[in-house]
Amino acid sequence: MIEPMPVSHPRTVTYSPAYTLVPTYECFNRCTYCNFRTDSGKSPWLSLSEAENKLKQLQTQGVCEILILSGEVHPHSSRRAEWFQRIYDLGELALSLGFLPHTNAGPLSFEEMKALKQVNVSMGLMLEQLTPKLLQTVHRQAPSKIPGVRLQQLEWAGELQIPFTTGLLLGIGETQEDWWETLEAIARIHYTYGHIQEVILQPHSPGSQQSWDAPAFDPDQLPEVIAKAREILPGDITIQIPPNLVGHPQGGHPQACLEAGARDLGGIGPKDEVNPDYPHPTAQELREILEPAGWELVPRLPVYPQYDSWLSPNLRSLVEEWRTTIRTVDSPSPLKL
Ligand SMILES: O=c1nc2n(C[C@H](O)[C@H](O)[C@H](O)CO)c3cc(O)ccc3cc-2c(=O)[nH]1
Ligand SMILES: C[C@H]1O[C@@H](n2cnc3c(N)ncnc32)[C@H](O)[C@@H]1O
Ligand code: MET
Ligand code: SF4
Repeated sequence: MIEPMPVSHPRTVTYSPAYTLVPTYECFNRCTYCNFRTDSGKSPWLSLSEAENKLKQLQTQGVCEILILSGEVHPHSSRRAEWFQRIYDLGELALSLGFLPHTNAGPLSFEEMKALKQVNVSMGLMLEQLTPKLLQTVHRQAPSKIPGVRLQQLEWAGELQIPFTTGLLLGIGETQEDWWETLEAIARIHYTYGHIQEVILQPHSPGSQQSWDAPAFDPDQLPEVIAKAREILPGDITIQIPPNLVGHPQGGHPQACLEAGARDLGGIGPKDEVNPDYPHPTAQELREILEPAGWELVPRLPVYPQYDSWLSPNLRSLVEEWRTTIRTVDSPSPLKL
């Protein structure tokens, strides 16, 4: 039997050194798998001064991406404008302190999206799954998860030339056929607009807050989903998997996902706000697992280089500055995330 050898020219896998700001945990949806949301009025909104204090601490810690991840205020609520303004202001603040914002705040109006493009280098929204039958189950009380609403977001992001992250949530009651249909829809939209930079394959991972009592998506199934996704998706879309949710590193799960075609590990920071019961490994811990298997872990920005020309001049110059320094953020000393 031949032992696997560390190869002299390792293949590369990327991650984004990130920190997550949560404008509010309050959400008018009730996805039954959610471990993030609180009821309206139960989560004080993040103030700009609190955010500024936190961001200033992060300036010396190798963080590049600020992920602005939010619970949602209903589009027809009288508080919607104030909610949106806070999200905009947080992006503007993060930029002014030298970070690169990426916002995922659920479905937005065309005008809201257009405004956020000015203060984000990329944006995101998971399709989850397109099958309407989930509206009778996990999404019964989640109007934001109506498949047509989310597809529309992808189209608008394309029209607005916003570099975009989307993905599938796996194991919420869908069939295998449903996976391929959702992936085909992403591929179709990308063939029209060319704006999808990455697709996250996110395994449902039960946490202590969710109301739905269901098992985790079986990590042994993930490599076959990745391999098929690699066939369906255009080659310029990167497949992202969350290293804290794919099963035990000792079981070889992350490596199996990479062998199947995943090439990115997403935002890595001190806390996964969506799955707080599953801490992120540090970049250094990941390196120790991946290097012996022949994979080099390399930091990246939240916008892929092919989209730099879509950014407004002020964002573009900040991004270009980061491109010259990002390779040095986590070496020679480990990231202090
Ligand atoms: O740490 C996380 N980052 C999440 N991210 C951030 C992601 O890992 C990357 O940092 C960004 O996509 C930038 O490339 C998301 C971004 C999206 O646009 C949509 C969904 C997610 C989901 C997560 C998540 O569950 N946990
Ligand atoms: C921000 C994204 O996080 C994902 N998300 C929400 N809850 C869970 C969970 N229990 N396990 C895994 N992913 C989850 C959804 O796909 C959402 O769009
Ligand atoms: C924890 S989910 C955060 C983003 C948004 N509420 C969505 O579900 O799309
Ligand atoms: S997953 Fe997002 S939309 Fe659904 S309840 Fe949680 S915060 Fe709200």
